[in-house]
Amino acid sequence: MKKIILLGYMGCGKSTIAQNLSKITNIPFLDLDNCIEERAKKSINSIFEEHGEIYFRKLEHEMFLELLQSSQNCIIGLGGGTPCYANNHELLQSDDVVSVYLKASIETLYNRLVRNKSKRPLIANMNEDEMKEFIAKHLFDRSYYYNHAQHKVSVDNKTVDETVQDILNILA
Ligand SMILES: Nc1ncnc2c1ncn2[C@@H]1O[C@H](COP(=O)(O)OP(=O)(O)O)[C@@H](O)[C@H]1O
Ligand SMILES: O=C(O)C1=C[C@@H](OP(=O)(O)O)[C@@H](O)[C@H](O)C1
Ligand SMILES: [Mg+2]
Repeated sequence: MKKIILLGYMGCGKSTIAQNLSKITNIPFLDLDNCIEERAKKSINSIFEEHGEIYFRKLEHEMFLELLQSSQNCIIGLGGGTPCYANNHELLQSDDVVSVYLKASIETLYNRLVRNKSKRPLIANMNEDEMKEFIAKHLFDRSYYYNHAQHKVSVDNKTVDETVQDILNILA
């Protein structure tokens, strides 16, 4: 069976959807950020604060490769930036994975992230206006990488269950 990879911008629901998809399919779920935190024995915030983003991207790339190389069947929820560094986007197209881009509008992302930014160092210190502008520009820059996914699911105005069902349809 192929590994299932969920990708997309911060707040699109990778971690939430991967967890729910795992419950329904009984395929184990691994969140790349959680794996990095366990390995580093530090939170994502502390890694950024103490070592900087470049160091985080190195850990992220190494951990992504490690998860892909393991023989375990799994659903992997990436971090929002994972496909955008170290040529990780090329790995989204390999034959032994099914990669799914959870595509959300700027508005959906903003509405979710505005309530939920403290654990996301890239936006934690922004005010609401700064955040909206940042998301719009950043999403535009990152879309090139996200579009390397094999499949795309729109998540706007969908419940968790509806998005999970869309992914099950892709896997069927
Ligand atoms: N329909 C939905 N699908 C996914 N997440 C949703 C939905 N509605 C609200 N949320 C909330 O949006 C946030 C998504 O965060 P998360 O799953 O951590 O995303 P990511 O891992 O992509 O950054 C969570 O707080 C989740 O509860
Ligand atoms: O978009 C990004 O560059 C990041 C997204 C985060 O993951 P989520 O997308 O799960 O929030 C986490 O990996 C880190 O804060 C950097
Ligand atoms: Mg996440």
